[in-house]
Amino acid sequence: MGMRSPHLLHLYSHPAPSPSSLLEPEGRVATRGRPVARVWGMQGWRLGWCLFLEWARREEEQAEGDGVLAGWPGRAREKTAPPVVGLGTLGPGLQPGMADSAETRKLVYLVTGGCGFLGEHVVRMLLQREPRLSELRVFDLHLGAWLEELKTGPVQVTAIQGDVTQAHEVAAAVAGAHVVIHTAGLVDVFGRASPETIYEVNVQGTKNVIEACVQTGTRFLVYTSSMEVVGPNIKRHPFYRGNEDTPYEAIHRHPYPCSKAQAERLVLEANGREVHGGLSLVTCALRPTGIYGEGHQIMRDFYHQGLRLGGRLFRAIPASVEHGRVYVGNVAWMHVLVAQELEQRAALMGGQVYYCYDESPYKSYEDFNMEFLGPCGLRLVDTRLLVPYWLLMLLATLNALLQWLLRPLLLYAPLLNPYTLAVANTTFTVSTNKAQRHFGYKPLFSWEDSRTRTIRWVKAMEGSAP
Ligand SMILES: NC(=O)C1=CN([C@@H]2O[C@H](COP(=O)(O)OP(=O)(O)OC[C@H]3O[C@@H](n4cnc5c(N)ncnc54)[C@H](O)[C@@H]3O)[C@@H](O)[C@H]2O)C=CC1
Ligand SMILES: C[C@H](CCCC(C)(C)O)[C@H]1CC[C@H]2[C@@H]3[C@H](O)CC4=CC(=O)CC[C@]4(C)[C@H]3CC[C@]12C
Repeated sequence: MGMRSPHLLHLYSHPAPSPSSLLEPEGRVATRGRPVARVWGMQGWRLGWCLFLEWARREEEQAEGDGVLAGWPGRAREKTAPPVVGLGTLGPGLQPGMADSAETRKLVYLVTGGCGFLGEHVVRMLLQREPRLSELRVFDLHLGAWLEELKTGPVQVTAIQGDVTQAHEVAAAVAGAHVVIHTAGLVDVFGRASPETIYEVNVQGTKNVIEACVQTGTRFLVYTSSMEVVGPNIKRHPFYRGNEDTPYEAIHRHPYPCSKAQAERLVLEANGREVHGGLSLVTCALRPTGIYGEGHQIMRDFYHQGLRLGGRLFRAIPASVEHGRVYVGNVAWMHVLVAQELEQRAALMGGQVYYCYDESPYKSYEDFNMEFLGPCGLRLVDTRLLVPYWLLMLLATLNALLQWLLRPLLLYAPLLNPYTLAVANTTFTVSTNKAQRHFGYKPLFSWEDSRTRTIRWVKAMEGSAP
């Protein structure tokens, strides 16, 4: 899921790249078992860039047409997107219409997992929507080459190659940051990694982030949790249009949901802890449902599988099973908004969980994917009568057995296993307005926008059907 697509790059608008001579190494972070991590950044050029950006923004306002969805939501698109609510959305000291200036830029953000599917969107969203940002630290085990293009703007973008399981690396990255958005995680429900590794990254990694905040005096921590911490549970109870207060028996066996649940608990329990300097830590956790959008690896896998099968995909899940989905841009936007609002609304938001939601329709996992893959030339062939659930479960169990038998020789990790089949086959959808009530969240991207953007990304993929 961590693979990046080159096609994601040109979906976003960015300032023109600067000569590479501008990119000067600024520091180093030690990493275990790997070459010394490079920390790159860029100082200076800020004022000039602020003026240029303001000029460019006005040009864009005048020039932007309606039909082109070239970058993040531009001003013209915002006419269709709901206005952003919330008192602190632009942050204290920065009023709408006020020119971007170096004085207003004073916050340091750290995004762990900033080169992942969601992380990249959070990073780009912060650069677009957090005018108080002075430095953005992007921390990841694998740094994306796309980061280079971000280093030419007014915000200092510092890429840190590091491992969340290494407490000293995390502490070095957190030191001096005002806000940490912790998205890094091992998203594995296919048996690629061992349960130990999943716990190490998701639980120990999160512990390290919390301890680093406490030791270095960072006060605001936003954690990317998951709907999986709630369900579907092992009994496959449906969760139909539930909210944060809906009772549900959250019992899991699989290491991924178990690790996310433990990590979420740690984050919430850490709310109110005293950090270095005497102030208290304010934490909160966001629970996205299944995320989709530009860069989604599983969507890419399904698309290529469909192309290999002559433009067909075969239905394995009844259309009546609803699966919650949310557009990655809206998930990123919610993270940014929470980070911006945590200080002002610490008493209300601290220690809280919020489902990530938007206007994406409730559908089965496969029918939802067809919203994007259909316009790209694939069709879903109904096979429910041919392949009953018991047969799928048998195949899934066989896959699990094969995975275990072959493990000493090779990694066999197909999409179908008993866990993924159960998740895909159990209704789990959320319907809530808690995020709107607590911090004024409204989806930045309408369903139409989310769909158009995702389709355009699929179409731009290599090997696309004509
Ligand atoms: N993809 C989805 O549908 C959902 C994802 N989530 C959560 O969102 C977060 C991001 O997930 P995705 O972007 O989908 O996954 P991803 O795999 O694309 O991104 C995770 C990033 O974390 C980095 N990472 C992994 N281990 C690391 C380590 N030891 N140290 C530093 N960085 C490390 C990876 O290199 C990767 O860039 C995760 O915490 C996941 O649990 C939650 C709900 C749904
Ligand atoms: C891979 C599954 C679909 C294939 C089913 C098959 C083989 C029968 O066709 C995916 C169905 C549901 C997905 C999960 C869900 O969206 C919730 C998730 C939340 C997360 O935090 C991480 C990812 C995931 C577990 C996601 C993973 C893929 C599915 C199981």
